[in-house]
Amino acid sequence: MAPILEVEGLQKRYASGHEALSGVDLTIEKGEILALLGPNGAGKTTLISIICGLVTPSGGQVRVDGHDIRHDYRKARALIGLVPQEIALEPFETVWNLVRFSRGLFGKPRDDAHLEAVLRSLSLWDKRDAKVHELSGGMKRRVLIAKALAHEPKILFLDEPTAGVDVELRRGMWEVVEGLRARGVTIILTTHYIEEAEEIADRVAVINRGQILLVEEKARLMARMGRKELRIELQHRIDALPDRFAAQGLELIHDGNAILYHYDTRGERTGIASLLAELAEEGIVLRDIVTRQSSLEEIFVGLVTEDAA
Ligand SMILES: Nc1ncnc2c1ncn2[C@@H]1O[C@H](COP(=O)(O)OP(=O)(O)OP(=O)(O)O)[C@@H](O)[C@H]1O
Repeated sequence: MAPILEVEGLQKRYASGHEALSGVDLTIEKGEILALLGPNGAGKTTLISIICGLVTPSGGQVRVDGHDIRHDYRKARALIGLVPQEIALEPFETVWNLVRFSRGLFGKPRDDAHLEAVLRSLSLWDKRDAKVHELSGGMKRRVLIAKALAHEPKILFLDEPTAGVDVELRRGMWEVVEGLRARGVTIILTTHYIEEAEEIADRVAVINRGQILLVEEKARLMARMGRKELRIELQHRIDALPDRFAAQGLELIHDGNAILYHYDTRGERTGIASLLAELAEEGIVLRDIVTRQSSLEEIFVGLVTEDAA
């Protein structure tokens, strides 16, 4: 499939001399959901702002569906919808007028049927004549998305879509994102909530100090980087672990009623079979065995900490 977005060697040095991006490469396929994860100041907003033509890059290239964002700005920009983090909407304007103006800004001919479909998909159709100040916070966020979709973009950037939103609204927002993907919109979202990436992204890009540390399919990333934890529950409690296990990093937990073993899913052997055999040799009888995969959050923290070292 042809990429919808190609970022090559992108650099940004602000007038202050601060290098916010130092050679970012990123390719995004049509119809995928990519989560851009990074700590504060990593360069996420700078990257999005350059792609959307709000900040001028110091070097490198960006193409949107083949259109260079500098030489072919209008065509490139028309393919992008941006949902900013801050809610900045005219309080006394109606929802309908806002989406209509937004479409007009991109020089698109009037298409009330499209706007109706957008508002319906965001459960805002009943609110089309309401003024912004009459809406709840969650509805205002959905109006921001409706505005960004008014001109039929192929890529939608969501900058922290659920920051400060309660859990229920966050779920609602994820459903909206799923619905958009089903209609073929490519979505790039920045988030501080790892569970958001874990829940809805197809791929995850981790950015730190202006560089992409990794871009990978979420499922593969979790399988490749994820350490697993094995909790071995014992039939009878023990006072201490036999010495032979000291080197294997086993931990006695739950007041001697369970043993914790960490293994790396990247390793060729997990060592579980031999561990269980050795425990049997020591006369330690097992009651149950429970495994747990490390979360994306643990993987992310591990990556960023490694990068800082
Ligand atoms: N206009 C500017 N002038 C100088 N430095 C800037 C400017 N905008 C951003 N920076 C710096 O560039 C770096 C990257 O900022 P950016 O806003 O892209 O990060 P971010 O990953 O979006 O962070 P956050 O999650 O906090 O929004 C930061 O160190 C920031 O202070």
